[in-house]
Amino acid sequence: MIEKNIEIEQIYFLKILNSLDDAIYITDKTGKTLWMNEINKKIFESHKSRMIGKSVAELENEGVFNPSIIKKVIETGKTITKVQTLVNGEKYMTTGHLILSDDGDIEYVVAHGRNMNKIASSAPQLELGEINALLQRYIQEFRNLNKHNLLNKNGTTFVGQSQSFVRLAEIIETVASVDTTVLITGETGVGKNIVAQQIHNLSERHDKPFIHVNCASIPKTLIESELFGYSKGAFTGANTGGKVGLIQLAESGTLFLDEIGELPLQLQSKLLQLLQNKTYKPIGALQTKNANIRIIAATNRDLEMMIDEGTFRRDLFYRLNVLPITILPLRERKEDIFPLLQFYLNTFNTRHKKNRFFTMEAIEILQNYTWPGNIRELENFVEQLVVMVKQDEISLSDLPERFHKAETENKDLHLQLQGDTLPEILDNVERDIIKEAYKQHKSTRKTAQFLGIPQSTFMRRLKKYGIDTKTN
Ligand SMILES: Nc1ncnc2c1ncn2[C@@H]1O[C@H](COP(=O)(O)OP(=O)(O)OP(=O)(O)O)[C@@H](O)[C@H]1O
Repeated sequence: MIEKNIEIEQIYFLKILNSLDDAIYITDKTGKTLWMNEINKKIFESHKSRMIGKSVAELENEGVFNPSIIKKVIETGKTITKVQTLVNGEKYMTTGHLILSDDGDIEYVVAHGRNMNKIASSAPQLELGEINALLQRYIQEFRNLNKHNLLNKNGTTFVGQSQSFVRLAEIIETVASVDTTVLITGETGVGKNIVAQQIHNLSERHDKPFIHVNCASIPKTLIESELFGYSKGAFTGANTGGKVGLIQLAESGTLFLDEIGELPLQLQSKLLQLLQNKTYKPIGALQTKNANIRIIAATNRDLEMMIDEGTFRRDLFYRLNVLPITILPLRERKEDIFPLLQFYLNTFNTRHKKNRFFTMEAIEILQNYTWPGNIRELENFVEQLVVMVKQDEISLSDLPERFHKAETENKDLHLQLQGDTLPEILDNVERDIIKEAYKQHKSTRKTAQFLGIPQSTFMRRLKKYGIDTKTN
């Protein structure tokens, strides 16, 4: 309950930050832009898509701020308040603060700006102390939000900001603290691997092995010996010294059984025994072995359907499904698309020594795309763009046909869905078609011809829908 409240408060606070008229801008200790609130996104409309990850010094050189208060705070190590002219020509009274960690190291730098026109006109001015208290509050919330952009041991970052992503991060923390079997489900590319790794990293077993077994990539004839190992001379052709199985390699750590739905039926009973008794028998061995491992399984298959079809054991499913985690596809958590695009753009810009950025129109289309291959598709696609596009700006024309097609389909659907009754919906569609066609052909005769209707009918329609040919 307490956790739930904290979660709700975080989301609620993010909304408050985003609804403020004051501009809040947060960088790391080197001045690299980490976050800005919605008002900043409006101020920096045509620049915002490439600001995250960029240093304030570079942005100052480009004239986005004049001067950068954060840069001055970093240089002097002091809180600074100054009037700043932003790229939209407006003046802001901006205060920059260093935010220190518990150890006294610089953790973040935050700038809080208030539009000078607003100070002069209405709002009572906040005292510096009040602004300070407010900023401390902002940064605490920012820490909470940022906690979910966790860095894995293997160097990959876990990015997202949607409500369901924040909930997933909380679930991972809770699940990591107990030593129970976990079943992760979700479409391909949603992040099942990275979640399994994260659970291990945050668990008490974090300094013990994490063994990833992809049940689909090991030939069915070999999977038993790979998993369970075999004893000396177990079968002809086998290594005479025997073979240590992956279960033994995972001892004291975590065994991650990816694509568990592909595990052959006869091995499913052996796995069930392992889960129930924490024991197993290598091939050809006379004695059972004990296993101290945590099992995390993952699948993109519908295991309950497989149970009905007789290809997956019901008892094994119940044993695995003690702590189920479902990861939503990207199209159902669209708020994660923007931070993921930014994250991978920065990653591949650095890797390939490029300086690419997206136009707002391109970002809009990418946010509305359905991403059937989820984050893996997004990651690969951004790398492809960074490498293949010739100029720094990645615009609509650089996106392949499938993105434009999806956008048109979205629009079409949108058109059809305006109105409550069928006649209303049809009228709306007709009105939009007539308006659009007239915009293109610019004469009533040509438009009527294009639509295949008499000019008199076209004129009646214009009248019916109140379309003014002078303004359209
Ligand atoms: N939240 C995230 N932030 C950043 N990158 C992510 C995130 N989730 C997944 N990825 C990246 O997306 C790619 C696919 O993730 P992952 O392999 O974990 O997906 P999966 O669901 O296990 O896929 P499959 O079912 O095909 O095995 C990886 O490169 C991973 O690093």
